[in-house]
Amino acid sequence: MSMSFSFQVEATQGAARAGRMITPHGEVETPVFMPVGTVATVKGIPQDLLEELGVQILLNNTYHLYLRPGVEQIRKLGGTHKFMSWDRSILTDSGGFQVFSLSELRKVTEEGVSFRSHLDGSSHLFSPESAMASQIGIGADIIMAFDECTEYPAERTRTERSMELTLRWAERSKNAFEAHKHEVPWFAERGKKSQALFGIVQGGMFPNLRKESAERTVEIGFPGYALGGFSVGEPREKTAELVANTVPLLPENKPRYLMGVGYPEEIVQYARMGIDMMDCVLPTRAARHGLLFTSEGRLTIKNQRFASDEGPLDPNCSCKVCKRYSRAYLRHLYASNEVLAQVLNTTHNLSYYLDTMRRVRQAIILGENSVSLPVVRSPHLSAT
Ligand SMILES: Nc1cc(N)c2c(=O)[nH][nH]c(=O)c2c1
Repeated sequence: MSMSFSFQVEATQGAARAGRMITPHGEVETPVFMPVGTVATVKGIPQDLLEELGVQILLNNTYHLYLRPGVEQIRKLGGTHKFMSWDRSILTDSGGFQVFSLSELRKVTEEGVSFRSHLDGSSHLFSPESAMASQIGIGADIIMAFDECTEYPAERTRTERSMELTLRWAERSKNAFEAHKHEVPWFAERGKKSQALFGIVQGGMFPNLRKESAERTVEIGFPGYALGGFSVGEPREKTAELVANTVPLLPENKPRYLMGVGYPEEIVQYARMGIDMMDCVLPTRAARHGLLFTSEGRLTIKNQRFASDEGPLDPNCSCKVCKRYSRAYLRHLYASNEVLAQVLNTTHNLSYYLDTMRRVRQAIILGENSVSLPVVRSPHLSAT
């Protein structure tokens, strides 16, 4: 089987790295921000516009696709790349995290997590084995081990039990993946390449548990490592401290993926700490609620002060929204609850995140500090 997945560090700047992943569906320059395409769509943005924005990899949620249209349906249609007509890279999470955030009546046992669908109340069980079968059938390029995202706050004993469960599930995930990885729908047409399975580090808010989880997950051995259990309500300072202490415990030659992060200034901060991949619903979800990220800070477009503002959303942004439409028009669309408001706001926010990450990569490669980047500040200081 030819090389399915590779990662190369191309330049470093302190702890920060510029790198390149190669997946069965193409190359991904890192650090990279991955837009969330929950049900095989980045809400409101068609695939050709995502390509135009420079999206190299996007995320699909296994929980949602498992419930609708179903894994078998996607498999029969050739996998999620063919299904959503996206020929670049895709990453799926394992589904466990969404069970906790979306479904009722869930129960965790050694076997896995039983739950009722938020759509029709039907009963289901997710396990490491079923999560691998689902992600193989869906056919993303990078898939995630089945883990338990420890809730916040959690006592040390509870956190340790949860960490141990995630480690046992990581072993089971890897065994199931190795046994079935050739069943991915595009195996033959992509040169018998298979997916990459990433492990997930847990350990809650306890530095020594984070260290133990990182070391034992690396011992199991994966082509990439995610840091889970963050963006669960913990203070952002705590996140930063734990990420900074955990990253050095992960292999330098493998990608590090921080799940569910973050604000523009945070993706800069974590890329500088040596994180290579991040995903977050924030840019797309905030856009739909009229919260826009600009080089001058955050902006709530429905604010009355924009009603007669003929200027661009962001004078320093080169996206097609900022080049063509005024703040007054964008405010009017949002106030009128027009679909176009969702599309234009999302286009800009995604463009801002992707451009920010491109600038970070450029700064790492060129060694320049002249690249203007969002500064790390309290997320509650906004320019609205
Ligand atoms: N913020 C987070 C987002 C996520 N999709 C996940 C996940 O999929 N698994 N485990 C996690 O800990 C986790 C945290």
